[in-house]
This record gives sequence, C-alpha cells and structure tokens, in this order.
Amino acid sequence: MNTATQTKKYKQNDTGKPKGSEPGKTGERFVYQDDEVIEKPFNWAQLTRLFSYMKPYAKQLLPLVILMMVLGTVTKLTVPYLTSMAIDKAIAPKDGATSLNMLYTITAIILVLYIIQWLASTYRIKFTNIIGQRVIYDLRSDLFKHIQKLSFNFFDKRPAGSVLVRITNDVNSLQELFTSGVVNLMIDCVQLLGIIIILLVINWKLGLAVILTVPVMFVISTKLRIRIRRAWQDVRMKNSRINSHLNESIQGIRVTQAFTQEQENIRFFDKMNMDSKKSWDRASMLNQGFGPLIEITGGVGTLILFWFGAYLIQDGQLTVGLLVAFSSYVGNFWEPINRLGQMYNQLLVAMASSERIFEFIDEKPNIDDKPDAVPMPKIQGDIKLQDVVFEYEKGRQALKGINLDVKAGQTIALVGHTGSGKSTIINLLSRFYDITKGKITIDGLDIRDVKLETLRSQIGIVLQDTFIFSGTIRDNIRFGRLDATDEEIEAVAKAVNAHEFIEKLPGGYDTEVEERGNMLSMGQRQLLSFARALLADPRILILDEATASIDTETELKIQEALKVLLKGRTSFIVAHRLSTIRHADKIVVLDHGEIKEEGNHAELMQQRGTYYGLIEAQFRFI
Ligand SMILES: Nc1ncnc2c1ncn2[C@@H]1O[C@H](COP(=O)(O)OP(=O)(O)OP(=O)(O)O)[C@@H](O)[C@H]1O
Repeated sequence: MNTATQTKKYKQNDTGKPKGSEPGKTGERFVYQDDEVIEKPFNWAQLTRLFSYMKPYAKQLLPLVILMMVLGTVTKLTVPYLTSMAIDKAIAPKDGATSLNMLYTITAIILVLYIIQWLASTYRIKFTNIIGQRVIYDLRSDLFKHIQKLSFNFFDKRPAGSVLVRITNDVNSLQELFTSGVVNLMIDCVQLLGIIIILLVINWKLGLAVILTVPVMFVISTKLRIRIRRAWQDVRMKNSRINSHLNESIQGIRVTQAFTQEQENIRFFDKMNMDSKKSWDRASMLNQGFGPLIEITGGVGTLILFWFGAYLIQDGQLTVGLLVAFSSYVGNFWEPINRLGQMYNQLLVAMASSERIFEFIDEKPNIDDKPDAVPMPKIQGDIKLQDVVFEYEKGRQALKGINLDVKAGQTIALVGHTGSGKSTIINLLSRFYDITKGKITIDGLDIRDVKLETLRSQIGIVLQDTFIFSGTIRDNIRFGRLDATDEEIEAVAKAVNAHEFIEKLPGGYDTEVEERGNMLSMGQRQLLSFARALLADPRILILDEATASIDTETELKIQEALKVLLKGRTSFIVAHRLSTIRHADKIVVLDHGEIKEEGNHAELMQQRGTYYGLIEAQFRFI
C-alpha cells in the first residue's frame, strides 16, 4: 500500500532508483537513511531537554552523588600530598633522622583515605546507576506510549525496523551518558580544577610548565579518539545491518525457499558479512596504531615534569617528595583529560540519538480528540457517508465522493478490484485517517466530534492478516476483552466453531502459539480472530475477509461463525467469498474510488453490470 512513500527514504543511487533496484546490484538494498546519522553538532536546547529527564530523581539522589563525588575527589587528591610528606618528613628528612612513627601514622591515614575513597566511589556508582536506569526507563516508556498513539499515516512513512531501532538502539546509546557520563563529567572537572590549584600551590613554575602542555594533549587525544570511535561505530552499524537482514531473511525464509532464492540470499549476506569484517579490520588497525600513540602523548608531559623537576630540585626550589607527589598528580591529570575527550564524543552521539527520539516524541498523532469532543453514546449502528473524499497523499484521491446510507444491523459487503478503495473505507470508519472532504456520521454524530477511544472501543476489526501474538490461545482470544473469564472465552470459541480445533491442540486453550501463529492454519487463525472479535462484542464490526482458499469444511465453519458474529450488529465486510456476498443486505461495488453499483445480490445480478461480471469471472475461474 505504501511502497511509494517508503522507497523515497531509502538510499538513492545516481540514477535516482533505490540502490540495488537494478538486477544484480543488490549491494545496498534496504538501507533506511536517517538511522545512519551517528553524531550531531552540539545543541544546548536539546541537551537541556534530555537532562530534564533527570529532574524527578535529581532532588533526592543528586545531592548524595555530589557528596560522594567530593568525598572521593578530596581523598584521592590528598594521598599524593601525604606521600610527599612521608618521603620528605619521615623517610628522608633534611636532618637525616628517619621517623618510623610518622611513617606508620601517614600510612594508616592513607589506608583510611583509600577505604573512604572506595566507599565513596561504590555508593556514587550505585546512586548514578539508579538515576541512569530510571531515566532510561522513563524515556523508553514515554517513547513507547507515544508510538502507541501515533496515527496510521506515521507508520505508512516508516519501515517498522526504523521505529524499532529508536526504542532499542537510540535509547540504549543514551544509557552510558546517564549512568556514568554526566557524573564522570562533573568528577573530572572538579578533579582537574583541584589538581591545577594544587600543582600551582606546590610549585607554580613546574605547575605552569605541565599545564601548558594540556591543550596540545587534549586536542591530540580527542582527534585520535574520534577516528577510532568512528571506526568502531562503523563496525556497529554494519553489524546492525546484518542483524536486520537476518531478521528479514528468517521471517521470509518460506518465500526464499519457495522462489529458490537461497543462493542470492547467501550472496547478499556474504557481501554484508564481508563489509562488516573489513570495517572491523580497519577499526582494530586504528586501535592498534593510535592507542599507543595516545599513551605516548601522555608520556611527553611526564618527561617535561622530570626534566624540569630535576632542575628545580638541584636548584633547591623543590623536594624529592614533592616531585613524586607532582608526578602522581600529573598522572591523575591525564586521566580526566582523556575522559573529557571521550565525554565530548559521547555527547555528540547522544545528540544524534536524542534528536531521533525527540523527533518521534514530538510527532503529534494527526488523529486526535477535538477539545470539545463528546463521548460516543452506545452505538445503534446507523452509518452515513456523505460526499466522502479522501487522499492519502495530496492530489491523489483514493475515494472520490462516496455516499452510503447504512441502517443499524445491516451487513454491507464491499467489493471491487484491487486498489478500488475498499480498505480505505474501512480505515475511515474507525477514523484511522481523517477524511479530506465530506462527512461520516454514526447515529447522526460526526465521528470527528466524538472521543476517539469511545468510538474505537465500540468498533471491532478483523483484518485479513489476522495478527496472532505470541502467548497462549486463551491470551489471544482474551485480547478482545482483557477482563473476560475463561468460561466466556470458551463460550465465544464454541460460538464461532473454534472450540473443536483448540481442544485438539496439545495444550488446549493453554497451547503456546509461536509468534504470528505460524503453527496454526489460515482458517484456524481466522476462527481465532472471530472469537476475539465476538468477545469484544462491538456494535460495529469490520471484517477484511481473508482471500486464502480453504477447504470446504473450514469454509462452512467460517460461514457459520460469521453468522454468529454478524448477528445484531452493523457490519462492513470486504468480501471475497461468494457465500458471504450473497447474504449481505447491501453490496457496494467500488471502482477507482467511486461507487459503481449498489444493491443486494439478486438486484445486482439482474442489472448485469460490474458485479455480475465479477461473479461470472469467479465462476469461470472455479
Ligand atoms: N497508506 C497508503 N498511502 C498511500 N496510498 C495508499 C495507502 N493505502 C492505500 N493507498 C492507495 O489508495 C487506493 C485504494 O487502496 P485500498 O487499499 O483502499 O484498496 P482496496 O480496494 O482495499 O484493495 P485490495 O483489495 O488490494 O486490498 C490505492 O490506489 C492505493 O494505492
């Protein structure tokens, strides 16, 4: 139905066709472009919005995190200074008299400080994890709740995979930022500031010499890291492409084997696999080459320290103990600088992910309640379509002025060639789309003036592609009405002739059906969906009848089930089976979005028009 809009989003080659659309060139088929953007420039407004998710937890937990962070940093930065005291005052004092007592005391203090540091860090990690996990939970659930409400036309424009990626990959990629990134950023800033002050206080000349190398180190380390990280991201992207292809291949394995396309599939997979291997090789080469280089850049700072430090000791401006402390501080110096570089990268990635997440969250369902919408009273079932025009895309009318008058309790069969507008009418009745022009009323009320939920909850839909969820047979029927009792479930199953086959299943009603009900036949799936619809007991029933050819016995069962299902409610059936059409109160023949003929079976047969032709064709086919 919507391939036209979808392909636009796929990668285009020079000819303007989606890549891989030419025979033999399947290299890059099905690449949904917007998910490839890995990082985005900094955007404060977006970052603020992202961090607003921390707000509910910040009040209770953030002060604790900050306390632990300050405690950890202060203890960490005190240790080198105590070490210098141990060297200069206890081990090798100027007067030459070693003081073991002092050494023991300092060692004991250092030990206590280490314990405090360990405790502070353990609790800090614990608290930040709690914040991070809650934020991710909220974000994921906000996104899911919102997506549930979005209208059909939103899903028309996007492949399901792309929606999936946002809820899984994009949210996950923010996880690290919230669990460790933000707090590490604060720790690193505090630590850096502390070290700079200490270095300048101990010896400002040496301090300045070391600090001056910082910007150089920062730039080198950040740039190199960006290249390495991008290479790894490329690996991840290629792998996720493999995953989505695998998903598609496994789901489509029956079609693949039926069309003997296994070799083509293997060839396509091989190419993806090779791509992934190559990008892994490249990333690991960069890692090996640049990793040590980053270490070396840190070493340069240490060299300056010892070279200049030794000179200052000779000159009497520095003690050995202070040089040792200095070197320890400098060691602690590179660590946060390196991490800040990483953090910056992480933020750019978070920008891209959060932009995609917010794009979804900001998407307004274009079918929504009017501010003054009223609840739909219990539906009697009189339905009127008045000059209904509808366009999925501007300028392309799928329905061109439909007028239809349906009385409560009638069964209306919609027939017509493929693409004539049958499903479109069905979609409009439940307000999955809003009409472009005209009016649809139920019991005299315009469906745009009533609360959507109160409308849809009274309309039952059985789609052609009967969707069976993973779970038990019972769960699947219960989907029609969640508070139904087991007895009610059995009763509806019996009413639609499904009870018999369910009983024969290994676990009866508790049999687990695999995803999408693969273990059930088409007819069984349809009976199950009838039971589900009957349980919901809707006032209006919409049925997109399956075209699958089924054996006469099942056909008979389905017909009997239909009689039960249709009784006492207004029903619309996109009909394919002759038996269903024959019993309908009104048959509406559609042609290119217009009503061509209208009447019951006998009337239309007499007219000898399109309907007559369709029936004749079916008989000829049989
Ligand atoms: N989501 C969509 N976006 C854009 N155009 C659509 C969409 N769904 C249907 N159309 C177009 O609207 C027209 C009517 O389609 P509709 O699905 O109502 O036909 P149908 O009679 O139900 O066909 P079928 O018997 O094959 O299911 C077609 O031209 C189709 O291409």
